[in-house]
Amino acid sequence: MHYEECFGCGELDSGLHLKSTVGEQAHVHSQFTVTEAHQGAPGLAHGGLLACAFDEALGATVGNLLRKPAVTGKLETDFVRPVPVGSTLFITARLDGVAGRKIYASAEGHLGAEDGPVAVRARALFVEVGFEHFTTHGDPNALDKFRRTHDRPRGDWDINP
Ligand SMILES: CCCCCCCC/C=C\CCCCCCCC(=O)SCCNC(=O)CCNC(=O)[C@H](O)C(C)(C)COP(=O)(O)OP(=O)(O)OC[C@H]1O[C@@H](n2cnc3c(N)ncnc32)[C@H](O)[C@@H]1OP(=O)(O)O
Repeated sequence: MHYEECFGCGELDSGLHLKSTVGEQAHVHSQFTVTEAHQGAPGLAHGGLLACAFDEALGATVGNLLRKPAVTGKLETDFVRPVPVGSTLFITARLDGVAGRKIYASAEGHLGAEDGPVAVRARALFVEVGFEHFTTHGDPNALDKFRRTHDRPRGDWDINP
């Protein structure tokens, strides 16, 4: 988890509660269980929420493997199979390349098991940013709270400059 109030990985009741772990060959594994709160059609996941889960899983891949702050510039998804309420998507993500500030990552979501059928594929471009991205555009009160609860710099992202 990178931020308690993150909709993707944080502790909010309404959030997706995605958990990510770094595995072998620098693959990052995340799981997303679809609940009734995530429906688009009766009994089926909303595509936008699936895209959100992939944004988070890919962001966690960039954050955990590169230890640099970056934001999503572009996110592309292929929905290849419906994802029913009650099912879990097993997402495997990887870094595909870095070119200057641009970071490319991709992932597949397998239905029901790590080796289940692929239901969603996603690719994203993240752009590395400085902490001023958050101080300039974010909410100062939320940033203060974040600073208080994360008082040590991690990697080269010094959150208390
Ligand atoms: C050490 C610490 C870390 C530890 C962490 C541990 C664990 C961490 C775990 C987890 C991490 C987080 C997980 C979060 C997951 C969710 C992430 C989100 O949802 S982020 C919110 C949504 N995204 C935005 O709000 C961005 C809004 N956009 C912007 O702010 C700007 O547009 C930005 C920063 C993306 C780019 O703006 P510019 O002015 O800085 O840079 P320019 O020059 O425009 O772009 C740089 C390069 O990128 C290309 N680029 C930018 N956007 C592009 C696009 N949409 N398509 C193609 N290329 C694009 C450009 O063409 C340029 O390429 P050329 O260098 O010229 O080759």
